[in-house]
Amino acid sequence: MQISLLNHFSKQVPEHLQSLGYELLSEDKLQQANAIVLRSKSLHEHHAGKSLFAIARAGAGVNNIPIERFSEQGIAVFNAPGANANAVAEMVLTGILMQTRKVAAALNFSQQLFSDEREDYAAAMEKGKAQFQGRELQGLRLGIIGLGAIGVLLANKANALGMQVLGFDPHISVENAWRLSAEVQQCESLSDLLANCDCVSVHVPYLPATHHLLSFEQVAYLPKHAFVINFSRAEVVDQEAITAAIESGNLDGYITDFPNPVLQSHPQVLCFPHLGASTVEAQENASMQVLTTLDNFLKRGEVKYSVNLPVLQPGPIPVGASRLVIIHRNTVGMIAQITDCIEAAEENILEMNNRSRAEMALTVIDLAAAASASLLSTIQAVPNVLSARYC
Ligand SMILES: NC(=O)c1ccc[n+]([C@@H]2O[C@H](COP(=O)([O-])OP(=O)(O)OC[C@H]3O[C@@H](n4cnc5c(N)ncnc54)[C@H](O)[C@@H]3O)[C@@H](O)[C@H]2O)c1
Ligand SMILES: O=C(O)[C@H](O)COP(=O)(O)O
Repeated sequence: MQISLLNHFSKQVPEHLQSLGYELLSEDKLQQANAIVLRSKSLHEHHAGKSLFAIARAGAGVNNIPIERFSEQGIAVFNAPGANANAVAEMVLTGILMQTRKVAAALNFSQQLFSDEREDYAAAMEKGKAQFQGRELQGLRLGIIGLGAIGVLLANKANALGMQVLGFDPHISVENAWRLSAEVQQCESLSDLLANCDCVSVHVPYLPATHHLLSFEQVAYLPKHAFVINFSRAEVVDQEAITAAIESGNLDGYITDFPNPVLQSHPQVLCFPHLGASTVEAQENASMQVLTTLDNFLKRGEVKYSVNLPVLQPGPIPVGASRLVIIHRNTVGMIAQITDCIEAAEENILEMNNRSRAEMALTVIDLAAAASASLLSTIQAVPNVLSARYC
């Protein structure tokens, strides 16, 4: 099997793939790949080759992947949920401290004092430091929108630092609700959270429903001294609403992991170059998690951590058997049509597993006989079969 690696990965990633028996393809041979492993590179302009079975995102956000279009081609899409959450939570706390203690401006001031080669720098420093008087985290009210992998970690860390934490997530999972500190105050609505915090951090995925979640209307609920932190995605926050509120004195600042020329040049905006997940630990977690997920899918048809297919964990392939992995639409009569093909080929089914998720379904069948190219092409031709392969 051939895999294309996009984006920067540590050298352990290609080594690990090769140790699992995969051949690595250079980016110019992307069309021949059976799987793509990537970080943030956009695949929106990419047209998948016929041999592409899977896309594995070594990270959380999958808005760089056209999931619907690839689903129509029967391509499995995976991510690494939670694998980089700690790195992001720590970076958000860094941003909050930078804002409350005016770190960036203070460092600039200090650098300026010495680059001017002033002899009275000590006196100038003591006089000038008054402008950088900050606020402490203790008692500061942090609102968190989205209590998923990152939001929960951030809430618990902020609570441990003495911050007052408020959370809003109408779809919080039971698992995350269990992990969340009991000290975190639950808000019934977004406006309730915004009106009652000194800073707000967004941790939702970018979806049509979260486009400009922080809009002009929502930003207006924030107190004038508040600041907004966005390590989610640029489009979750309406940049114009933010800059207008800052310029009219209705917001104190914006910290973002998604800079652009306007934000970068704004004196009350702190820009990070999409650094949230860029730690050694997060990259190792995310890449190793997603490589295991991908290997299990390619070699055994197992599906876990997919964003478009149902969870399905068939056992090992029986000795001497062959395994078919069929991705199809979740519609009436599919199993019958597939088993009719198998019956016509006079093959015996040892085991069959079928699961569905919304419009997609996955059927994994163990056959007593070895792989047959003619049976495979008959199944591929069944209407509503999106892809079929042997493991
Ligand atoms: N800056 C970075 O480097 C970096 C790194 C990792 C993730 N991210 C971004 O952060 C996002 C969240 O990551 P995660 O790992 O916490 O994901 P997650 O799926 O674990 O959590 C997302 C949470 O958002 C909640 N949510 C969805 N819509 C909501 C809404 N309208 N209001 C309130 N809550 C809502 C969900 O219920 C879920 O609990 C990712 O999708 C990605 O875009 C950025
Ligand atoms: O969604 C994510 O996981 C982050 O945005 C990290 O992206 P990166 O792997 O390109 O740093």
